[in-house]
Amino acid sequence: METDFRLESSLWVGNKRYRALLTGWHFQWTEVDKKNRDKKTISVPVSEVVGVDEGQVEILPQKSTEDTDKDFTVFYVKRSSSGGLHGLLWRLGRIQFSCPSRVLRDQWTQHLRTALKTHSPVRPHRLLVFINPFGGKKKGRQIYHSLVAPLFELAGISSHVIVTERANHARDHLLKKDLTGFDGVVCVGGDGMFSEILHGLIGRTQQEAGLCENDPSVTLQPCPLHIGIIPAGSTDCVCYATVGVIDPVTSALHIIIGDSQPLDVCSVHHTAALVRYSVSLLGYGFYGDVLAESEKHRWMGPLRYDYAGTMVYLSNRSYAGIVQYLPADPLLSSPRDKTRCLSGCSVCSKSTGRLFPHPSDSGSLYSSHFSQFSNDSEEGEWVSVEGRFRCVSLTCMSSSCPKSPLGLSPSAHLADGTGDLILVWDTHPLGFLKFLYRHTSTQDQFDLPFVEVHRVKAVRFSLPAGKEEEAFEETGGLDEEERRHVETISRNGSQQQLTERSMGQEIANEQKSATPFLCGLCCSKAPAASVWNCDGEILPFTNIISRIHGQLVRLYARGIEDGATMHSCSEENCERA
Ligand SMILES: CCCCCCCCCCCCC/C=C/[C@@H](O)[C@H](COP(=O)(O)O)NC(=O)CCCCCCCCCCCCCCC
Ligand SMILES: Nc1ncnc2c1ncn2[C@@H]1O[C@H](COP(=O)(O)OP(=O)(O)O)[C@@H](O)[C@H]1O
Ligand SMILES: [Ca+2]
Repeated sequence: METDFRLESSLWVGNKRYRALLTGWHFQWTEVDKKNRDKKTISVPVSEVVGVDEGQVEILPQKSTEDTDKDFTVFYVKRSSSGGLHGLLWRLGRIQFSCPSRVLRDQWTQHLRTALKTHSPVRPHRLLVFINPFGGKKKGRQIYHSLVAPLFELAGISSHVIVTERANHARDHLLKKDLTGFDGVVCVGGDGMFSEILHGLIGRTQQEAGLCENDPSVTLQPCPLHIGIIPAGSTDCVCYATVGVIDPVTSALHIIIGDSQPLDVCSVHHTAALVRYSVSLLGYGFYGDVLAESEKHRWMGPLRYDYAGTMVYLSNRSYAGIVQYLPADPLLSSPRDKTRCLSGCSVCSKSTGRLFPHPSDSGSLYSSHFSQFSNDSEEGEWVSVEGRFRCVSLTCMSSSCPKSPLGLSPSAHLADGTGDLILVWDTHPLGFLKFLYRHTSTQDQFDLPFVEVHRVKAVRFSLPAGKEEEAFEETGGLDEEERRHVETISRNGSQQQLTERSMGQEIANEQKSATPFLCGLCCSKAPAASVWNCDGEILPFTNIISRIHGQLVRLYARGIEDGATMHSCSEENCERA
């Protein structure tokens, strides 16, 4: 779409003259020297202009009382390298121009504001913000009030802030309360907080659409509200994998400019009832045991995972299981193709058409006829493997985090409608350590003889025949009430989820006793089953079925901007750190 906007004039910044130009999709300013020669140009896409204000605007009060009625200030996104393997840090850039006249000043501010409205139709006006005061290092409130709220205010976003008082407070609010008027929901916390928002919004959307979440073959309705994440947790994997850095200011700026990143979500079911949703890690064996062990040491904060990881590694466990999976189309992409899903990823954009095939004639972008899960011949053949595994992991995205900058599956895609299934067969302790260690570098963790990775649409896991009873006995099993609950749900297809139990501390306590720490070293009998880690929550079931729902939610993000190849980073508005 071409636009009619074009405004060009001389402007001053201090005593330097600039030629400023607003054309099409960009606002740029070039310093002009005394001989009228161009010096450096800074060019900002209109979509990355945060705001425009008359006069001199300071975030902090300033002493200057100069006459500024011919001035205007532009706030914009400025990039700097994060210095690591990953994305770019965003900062608020600010430039104050002086015009020769007030008329020209008004022309500039009006044109810039109109351009903003035209080019950024999805910017949020009103946000619902949930702060977990106990996430990560317990700095959620401080991070929001000191770094994020001032930026929202500057951008004219009004926010309704709720500091959570208990686990599931945010989820229950989203399931039950009036959400009219909100453009998006922001969580200040970690992956557990994000998961609450995810469950609340997906559940609410299906309720309103009259869809049953329990049936894995049902095509779910994508959520209309965007989700923003201000990282303040322990792993912050969803933030890291969708933005590329863990930085509250960068995330706030992505929210403000209304960036939109679709995200695949995996639903986990047990005997025809929904158990939970997952986006980052659905892991059995090592990652399940690490989570169960780490829950006992919450007081350690984010360090609990390193401690638990070491303990579980030393316990040297493997578990028997049957894994069945439905492979994705191998012609579209592969988990070993060495590509990375970056901002503007073509694999993901091509998937949109496949996932939502008839946007125009159905009247909604979201009513899809995608039915990969049904039992027709299109779905392909299930593959089944059985044996002993160190771990079985399913991830809908790379799941990169500061511990593992390229993630569990470095070539996974955020929004292609598939997940990567990683099978680590039983192996000697040093082999497994090598596998784990490769997550910390660019070495290929799949290039090991005991590791397999498959791009999949769905996965089933079950304990081998005869093992199941034994395992449930050891893990506390299902009590009578729980069994009845599951049966009721499968009979009447009720909307009720099996999440209450899985989210409760209760279950974690129960599983603790079952989780086999140091057994390999000191005990004679090792338990037959591990537990599932579902984005940091322990699931109360071992036999599960899970399915990937392509692009079920949207985040205020744009995927990882690769510092090395980003065009805009070679320009002057990039400050290399
Ligand atoms: C030897 C070094 C090994 C490093 C291995 C790093 C693998 C990291 C993969 C991380 C995937 C993360 C997926 C995200 C999961 C989160 O949803 C979820 C919840 O996060 P929240 O508490 O912020 O809400 N987080 C988790 O479940 C944490 C999983 C963390 C696993 C860390 C394992 C550390 C292992 C250290 C092993 C050390 C062995 C040393 C032997 C001498
Ligand atoms: N006010 C609260 N009190 C106790 N738990 C809470 C509260 N608010 C949220 N939670 C729960 O805390 C858990 C961990 O939160 P999260 O923000 O992910 O931090 P971390 O990354 O450190 O685990 C989440 O599962 C969430 O449900
Ligand atoms: Ca995916």
